[in-house]
Amino acid sequence: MIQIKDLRFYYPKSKIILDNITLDFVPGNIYGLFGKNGEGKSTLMKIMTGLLFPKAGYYRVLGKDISGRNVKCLQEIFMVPEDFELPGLKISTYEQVNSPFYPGFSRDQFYKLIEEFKLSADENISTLSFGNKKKVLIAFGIATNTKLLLMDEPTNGLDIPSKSQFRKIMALAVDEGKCIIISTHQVRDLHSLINHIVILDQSKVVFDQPLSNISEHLWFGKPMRDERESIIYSETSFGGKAMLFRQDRDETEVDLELLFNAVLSESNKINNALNTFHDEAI
Ligand SMILES: Nc1ncnc2c1ncn2[C@@H]1O[C@H](COP(=O)(O)OP(=O)(O)OP(=O)(O)O)[C@@H](O)[C@H]1O
Repeated sequence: MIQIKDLRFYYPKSKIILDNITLDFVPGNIYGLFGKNGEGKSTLMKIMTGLLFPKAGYYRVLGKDISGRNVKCLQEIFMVPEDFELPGLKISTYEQVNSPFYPGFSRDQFYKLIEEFKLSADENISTLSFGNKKKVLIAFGIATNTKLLLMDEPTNGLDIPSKSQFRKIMALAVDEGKCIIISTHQVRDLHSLINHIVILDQSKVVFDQPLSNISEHLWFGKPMRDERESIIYSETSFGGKAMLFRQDRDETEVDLELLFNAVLSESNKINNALNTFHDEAI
């Protein structure tokens, strides 16, 4: 659905933001795009939606060069940005004005989501809090049913019940024909939602793995004394969390926070371990 090869990007007079980026985003998946502040996640999303153009490299979105602003292609892409302005319209008017741009838009789905988020179609968007405005945009984005849905910090501003509601809604939104990419620092909010992890660090992709490969081969928890040899990475804070080769143990839930910290400090070690397992499996 999105193929990126050797992509490079920098802003005018800036250092290189993205370098040598090679990624393949496939339909039927929810990707988690992670990285420290300023690593270029939003920039990469803007490139994928055709809002910015790379300086070098090959990239295709839905098989097309998106810099051509092809309408058929743009109507299959929706992005919920981190910061946004919405017009001072009633929610229903906003839907009527914007939905015609998206052929797959479902009014039923939109109003169901608005109801689920405890909003009313008659409310004026300008009077809503930031979190509630974000819910309008999330509901609209899901209801567009575009093949590609990008979300930059979607849970930022959502209250605690809305975050778990968001997870449920997103899990229902994905199907074999759609690709969803979510960038966030709130990794816990994506718990049990994403099935592929991409991590950017120092302008590069340092990690790109399906969750199934991670949970199959790595174990997350507190190790026993005799397991020290299997530890790939550990953190002494919060009771000593560690990541181990899984071997004969039962599967554990992937600790995204621990994995993220581990990749930033030991990316080669972790990638080598996972790739060795992956290659052996093939
Ligand atoms: N319009 C711009 N002009 C120049 N530099 C920019 C512009 N927008 C972003 N940058 C710089 O590009 C780099 C990447 O920014 P970007 O917003 O893509 O990072 P991010 O990973 O999304 O960060 P965060 O996690 O803080 O949201 C940063 O160093 C930022 O200062």
